[in-house]
Amino acid sequence: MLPLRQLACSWWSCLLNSRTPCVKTLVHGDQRRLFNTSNSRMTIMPAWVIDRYGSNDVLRFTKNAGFPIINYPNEVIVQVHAAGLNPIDVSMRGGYGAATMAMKRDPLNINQSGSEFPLILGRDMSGIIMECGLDVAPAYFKEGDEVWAAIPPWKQGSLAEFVVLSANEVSKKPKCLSHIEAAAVPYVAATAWSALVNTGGLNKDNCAKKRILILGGSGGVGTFSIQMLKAWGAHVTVTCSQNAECLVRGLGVDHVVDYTAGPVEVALRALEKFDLVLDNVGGDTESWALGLLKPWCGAKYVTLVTPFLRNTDRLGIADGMLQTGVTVAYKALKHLSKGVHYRWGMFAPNGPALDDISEMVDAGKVLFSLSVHFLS
Ligand SMILES: NC(=O)C1=CN([C@@H]2O[C@H](COP(=O)(O)OP(=O)(O)OC[C@H]3O[C@@H](n4cnc5c(N)ncnc54)[C@H](OP(=O)(O)O)[C@@H]3O)[C@@H](O)[C@H]2O)C=CC1
Repeated sequence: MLPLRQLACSWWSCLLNSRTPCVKTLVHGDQRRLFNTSNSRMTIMPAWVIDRYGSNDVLRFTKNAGFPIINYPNEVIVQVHAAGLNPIDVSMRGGYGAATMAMKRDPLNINQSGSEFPLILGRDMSGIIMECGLDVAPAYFKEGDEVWAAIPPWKQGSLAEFVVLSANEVSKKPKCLSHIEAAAVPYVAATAWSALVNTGGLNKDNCAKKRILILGGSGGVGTFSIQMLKAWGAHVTVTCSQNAECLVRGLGVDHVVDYTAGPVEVALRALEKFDLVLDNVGGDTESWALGLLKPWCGAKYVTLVTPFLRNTDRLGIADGMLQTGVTVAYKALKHLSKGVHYRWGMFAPNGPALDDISEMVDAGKVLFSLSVHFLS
């Protein structure tokens, strides 16, 4: 059971024929009749937006958010049926990552600061494709397909009636999940995939008998990672609080260490060494976790808790990236000299990875439970 700590919410039905559009040239045949092509009418939709960074009181519901537009022929517009929230949404509401996201949205810095507002949060989405750009082959996606996606944090999010995404960020939703269930998964799944597969070099063919340690195994990323690794045949050890032991054991974990019971590093040092450590906790873990790896065997420490976005927020893009580069290079070299690899893991949008995950879900290899909160 996967207690993905996200909020899933259902959305209102759409009234497409009240929208307008410069999308006329990019929509396929019949789709054109769904859109009002008169430029004299505003293109609006309901959404939760923020107009400045701050606490919860900056959230504002509006029926007049800008309707998303297909700007590139490989994009699709999706009608959101359910959206999920992650800890990063709460951080972004307070301005976390604003400098880097601004650069991703506007690399040439043409717009003034603050041009990201009104900003729509929400990284997880499950919904139905309403419109495809001209380069989106019907073999991949067509109108009416049920899809899920993790929305990159530099794009407008899913707390809205519609969202525009690149087709390679979108994937067909698992058939066995409802939209609400599906909206709890993509961001943590894509993050786990990025950390374990892209950064950690693991895959379904090389995991058998590998010893993996997950620090912070009971959260969203941790519980998804456990199930992926167990499906691929790895031996998985996790740290979590005693309360969560039952949960992670139910997901198939081989060994559990309760971090509330005493110095966790002492208990972990008594175990056989690991091929990979995934760190979802951060803090002082770096000072001891790399010592748990098998030296000179290509073993890797991958941490998801990095100072990258905080550096750019604090120092600006140029100095922040320089500081980040120096920090990661120094740590990588320092640990390489001891025979282990030090890496930073980052969320990356990845439709093809979600395709594989969708298959695992439909095959019953990944299970879910979630609490659902409806927003009126
Ligand atoms: N770099 C990137 O792109 C991304 C980074 N992240 C980061 O990854 C981390 C995990 O994210 P996510 O799974 O969504 O977060 P969650 O809040 O869902 O889970 C965090 C878990 O950590 C556990 N925990 C807290 N302290 C400790 C500790 N000292 N030792 C062991 N476990 C501990 C808690 O478990 P318990 O209840 O058992 O105490 C909790 O379940 C976060 O730090 C997040 O910021 C996430 C996404 C993308």
